[in-house]
Amino acid sequence: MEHTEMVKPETLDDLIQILHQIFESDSVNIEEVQSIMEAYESKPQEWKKFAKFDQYRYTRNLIDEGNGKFNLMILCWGEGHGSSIHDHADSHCFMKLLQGQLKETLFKWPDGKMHGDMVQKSQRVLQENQCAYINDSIGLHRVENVSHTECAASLHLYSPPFQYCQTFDQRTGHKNTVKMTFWSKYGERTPIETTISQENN
Ligand SMILES: N[C@@H](CS(=O)O)C(=O)O
Ligand SMILES: [Fe+2]
Repeated sequence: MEHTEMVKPETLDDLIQILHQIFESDSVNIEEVQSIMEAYESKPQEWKKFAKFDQYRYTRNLIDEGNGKFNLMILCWGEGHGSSIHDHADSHCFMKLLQGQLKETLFKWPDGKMHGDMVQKSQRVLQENQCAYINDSIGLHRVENVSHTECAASLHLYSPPFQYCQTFDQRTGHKNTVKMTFWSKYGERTPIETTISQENN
C-alpha cells in the first residue's frame, strides 16, 4: 500500500497550497483532505481579514477558488445564527471549526410518502479545529451556533464548487432551490445588488 506522509500545514496559506496540490488529481481522498484540514491549527490573525460578520445571519466569505476544482470559504456565525436544513448539490463538503463551536444536526432525505417532521439521524457539537465531512449520500444537515455569547467561524471546502442548493422545511420535508451568495470575496464586501436573493441562512 502506498504510504503518504501527513503534512501539517503551518499557516492558512500553507493549507491552501496543499489543497491545490491535492485537488490537481482527479480522484479526491476524503480522509486525506479531512485530516489535512484538521491538522491546521487555527490562528485568527491568518484568517480574520476574511471573517466578516453580519448582525442577522451567517455570512459566506470566499477565500479561494481552487483552480476551479473547489471553493474555500469562511462562514461567520453570530450568536444564535443557523442554516436551514439543506443538501450540498452532490459535492463533497468539508467543514472545519476555526473558532467557537457549531451544532450539526443530520437528517434523512424526506421520502415521497412522508407525514410530519423530517427524521433526525444524529446530532453533534463540532469543536475548534475539528473537521467534519458530509455529502448527499450521508444526508442533509442543519448547522447552528447555539451560543448566546460566542460567535463562531468555520472553514468550508466544497468540491466541485456549487451555487445552488436545496433547503427543506423540517415540518413537511418540502424543498426549495436557493442560490448561495458570498457576503465577501477575497476580503472585499460583495456589491449589494448581487446579493439580493433567497438564501440559505
Ligand atoms: N452548507 C452551508 C453551510 S452549513 O450549514 O454547512 C453553506 O455553504 O452555506
Ligand atoms: Fe452545509
